[in-house]
Amino acid sequence: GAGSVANTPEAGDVEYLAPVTIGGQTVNMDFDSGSSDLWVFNTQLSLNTLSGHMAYNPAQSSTFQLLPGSTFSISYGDGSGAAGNVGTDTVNIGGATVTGQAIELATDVSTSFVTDTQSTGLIGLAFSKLNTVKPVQQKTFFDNALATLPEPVFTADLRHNAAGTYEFGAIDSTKFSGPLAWTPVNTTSGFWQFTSQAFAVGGGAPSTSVPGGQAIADTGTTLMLADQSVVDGYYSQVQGAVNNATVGGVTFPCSATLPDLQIDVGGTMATVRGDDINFAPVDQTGTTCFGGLQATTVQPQIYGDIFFKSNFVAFNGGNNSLGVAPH
Ligand SMILES: CCOC(=O)c1ccc(CN)cc1
Repeated sequence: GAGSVANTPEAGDVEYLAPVTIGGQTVNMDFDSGSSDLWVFNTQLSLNTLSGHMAYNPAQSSTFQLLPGSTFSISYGDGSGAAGNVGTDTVNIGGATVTGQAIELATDVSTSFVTDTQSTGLIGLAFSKLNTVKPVQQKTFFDNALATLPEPVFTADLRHNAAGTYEFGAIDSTKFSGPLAWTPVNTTSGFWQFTSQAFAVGGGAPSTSVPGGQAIADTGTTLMLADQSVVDGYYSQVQGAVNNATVGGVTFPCSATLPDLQIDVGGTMATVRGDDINFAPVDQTGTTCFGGLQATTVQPQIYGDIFFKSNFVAFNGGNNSLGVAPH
């Protein structure tokens, strides 16, 4: 059946956590449409590493089974990572249930995960070809659930500093306005990748030549990482915007009024609200603010939580497409 859970932004909308029940144990996890491993903090980790975290205890689950000899090792774009061994268990997300789901048990996690005590790990929702388990690659929760879901979809409804929803198996049309604009997804990269070749600023004339012209929908990335041409075009319209090498990106006066960004998603222009591009002050004085739109020099572009705060997104694993609408 379908399943729906509330998600909650961590402080500063850095990431969005939602409850996942594994073998009867409910833990909060980071739903990540930009990766394909489900890994958890668990009782194999040291007490120091576990301090402050919830943890999955396989010994307490009557349905846990070890996958002997299986291991995982994953590293993310921000340099963080995790590694360990693997078993299977029953996973239930708001009622959507998979038996025999690969549960990757971290025995090593990088610092940013240790300090992020509200998160018990990640649930990857990209394509299973990116899963890192060896010797036998494993499937994502969504892949395993597809055949039993009423509709082959999951949806992301992420909000600024407010609860939202992750839903499996249904599209709740009360969560967005107007029709969903659907675009085909190129699954070759293993990401939810689509064409994004144009942008406009504050309703101005669109540019139509973004180099590479590809982007992925990634709920596990905090910001929106776009081609330099988009970043330059956007911040040229923001008084006092500078590339601030010290803090590692574009900053502007917190008093600045930020224009909306219109961005191409498979031929339809989606809007990212200017307010959401004012991400956070860089220090306690609250004078200088850090942009939610930043540059990436690698392809594809990464449309993270900044994009999702203005746009409801439906991920269709039946026909490999993305549906986008303002919310
Ligand atoms: C704040 C701690 O979170 C992470 O380090 C983190 C979360 C998600 C991903 C996957 N994009 C990578 C690192």
